[in-house]
Amino acid sequence: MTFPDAPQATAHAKINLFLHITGRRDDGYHLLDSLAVFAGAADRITLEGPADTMSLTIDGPFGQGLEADDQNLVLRAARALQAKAGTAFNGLTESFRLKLEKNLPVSSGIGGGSADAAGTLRLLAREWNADQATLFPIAEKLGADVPVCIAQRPARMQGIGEILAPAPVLPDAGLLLVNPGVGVSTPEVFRAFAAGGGITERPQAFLPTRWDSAEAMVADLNATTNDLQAPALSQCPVIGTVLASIGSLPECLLARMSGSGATCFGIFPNPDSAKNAARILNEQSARLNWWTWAGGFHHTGSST
Ligand SMILES: C[C@](O)(CO)[C@H](O)COP(=O)(O)OP(=O)(O)OC[C@H]1O[C@@H](n2ccc(N)nc2=O)[C@H](O)[C@@H]1O
Ligand SMILES: Nc1ncnc2c1ncn2[C@@H]1O[C@H](COP(=O)(O)OP(=O)(O)OP(=O)(O)O)[C@@H](O)[C@H]1O
Repeated sequence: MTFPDAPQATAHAKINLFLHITGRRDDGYHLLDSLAVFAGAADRITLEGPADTMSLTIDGPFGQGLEADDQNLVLRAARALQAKAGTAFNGLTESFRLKLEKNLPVSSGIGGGSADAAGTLRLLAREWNADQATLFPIAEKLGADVPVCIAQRPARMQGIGEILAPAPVLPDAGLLLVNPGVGVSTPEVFRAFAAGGGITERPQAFLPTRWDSAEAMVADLNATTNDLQAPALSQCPVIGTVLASIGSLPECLLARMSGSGATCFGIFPNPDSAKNAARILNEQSARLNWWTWAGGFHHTGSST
């Protein structure tokens, strides 16, 4: 039972519309150039309490595959901010019962865990009157995708994910997400990328200040790739089936994998055409039990 006025945060799925690997640091992390956008599909985090200690319970359609243990990114984020808050803010750092409604597939290339960590940081920063700027150093330590998930707005990600620059203003395009129900290990995909020949030298992708239509956006995206798509596909061949299924749907303008996979996305002229495509795909793949979501972007404008 969640109290109606309990503080809540929605943690939206992060989609990489393109993902170029541009280098590799001595610590093994890869340097990226990527356009990160957010979908309406989201997890939800709720604070209840105060309580004696931080605790976590998980429900929702993808909750059963996830442990509510010390490694969970929700608890790791809460404890990291509490440790900082204990010294930096006014010392007011009461603990809470954290509740996670897990609606996003796990290890699926859409930054679900990263979004949950960022949502937890936003919630507790509000409770403890911490400035959002103090969240970024903590976010970077929690994971490469966590910084971009703090604002959950379109951003051009560089560095290992901590350098955020303004993205083009997005059109009112339709987005279809499809996950085949297979978890993919992000480190494994990066290793397969390095083993498969690694970095392709190329000029930096051109991005305008705005796209006025889905067609104009896809015309620019066609000059980009997701460099992790081929390595992920070699480890998880069903990704190829998902991409072909999306690409064959009416009005699909682009089919591509997000992040390190296995979730793939389709771009459509508008949200209604994406929802129509989802209905057709759900009928076609009913026996495969794929997860799908269709709608529009969560935000079309940057915050950076
Ligand atoms: C693929 C992306 O999702 C694109 O947004 C991110 O780069 C991955 O972000 P993430 O899942 O938060 O990644 P982390 O949990 O920080 O790192 C998992 C592992 O992925 C590899 N990794 C991750 C990010 C990065 N820029 N280079 C890497 O090589 C490293 O082996 C790392 O140990
Ligand atoms: N609250 C959480 N939700 C999802 N995964 C979590 C969570 N806490 C810890 N994890 C772990 O984090 C890893 C996945 O993190 P996340 O969901 O951010 O990556 P992803 O879905 O592979 O996205 P990407 O490939 O874009 O980084 C899994 O190994 C999972 O066990």
